Amino acid sequence: MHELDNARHTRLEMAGELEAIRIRHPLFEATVTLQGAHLVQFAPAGERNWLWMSPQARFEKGVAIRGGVPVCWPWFGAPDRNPDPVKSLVSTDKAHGFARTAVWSLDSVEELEETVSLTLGLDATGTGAGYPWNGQARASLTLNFSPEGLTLALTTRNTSGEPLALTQALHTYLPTEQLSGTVIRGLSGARYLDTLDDWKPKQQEGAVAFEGETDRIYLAASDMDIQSPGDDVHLTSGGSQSTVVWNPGPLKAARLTDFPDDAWTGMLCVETANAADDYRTLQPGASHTLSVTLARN
Ligand SMILES: O=P(O)(O)OC[C@H]1O[C@@H](O)[C@H](O)[C@@H](O)[C@@H]1O
Repeated sequence: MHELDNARHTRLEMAGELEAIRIRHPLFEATVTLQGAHLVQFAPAGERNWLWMSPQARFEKGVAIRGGVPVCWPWFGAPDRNPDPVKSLVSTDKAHGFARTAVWSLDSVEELEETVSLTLGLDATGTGAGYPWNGQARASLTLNFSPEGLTLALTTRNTSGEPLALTQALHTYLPTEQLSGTVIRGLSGARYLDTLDDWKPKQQEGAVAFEGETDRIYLAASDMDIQSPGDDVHLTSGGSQSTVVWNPGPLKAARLTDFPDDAWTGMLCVETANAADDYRTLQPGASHTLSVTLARN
């Protein structure tokens, strides 16, 4: 029996070239593409999408979708900026791993009165599977939706006989009506690597505000409030001690794929991560779960 046979609110539909799981629950809607296990939309009834999506995002085979929540796995960022045990498994210079353009399987759908949960899986068994990576692991992403918000939980199980080193992120794009009036509260006092200033370690004083291009790896992952005019989102992470805060600013925006030149003033990324010193090593058979929950304050 197929996972969707008994579903009342959940269907498989096409989004451009991609198969997508579309949930139309009376209390909320959500859309997840099988390519990338990529959440592109979540909206409680009567609300707009909680996630920022680029108007130029492409739903094409093999192309990373600009917006939503890309799953960066089994490495985060540029391979040569990763800790040695992670870098040594990677045989490409592409950033953010291969999971965001790989086709995941739909493993389960559970519909309850007020919630819908999906689990998608990706078996990555190294060079044999055609991935530019010499590890062996299984990724499993559970997405839980309710009228109050959503939780994404990404579990990695080391299916090899060797220890496995991993960096990763749930790369959440959020909309804002006005970036200059947006702050992130909860990171005051945290150390961060400023990738735009030669990766120098710095310390956050007060709330994080945006004045242009920002690209930082905070070595902390507290509960956060992302406050912008007319909006206040609460973000809770699990299994994480690092958070990436990113906005491309005007110059990088002009270079970015599938991103309008002026769109940087209307979005920000707060990425729940295991990055830099927060990389994880899994012993054979061991698992680790990275999770993020978004809720309205
Ligand atoms: O263009 P990509 O591969 O989706 O990456 C977007 C951004 O992702 C962020 O996580 C990085 O910190 C940035 O440096 C990067 O530009």
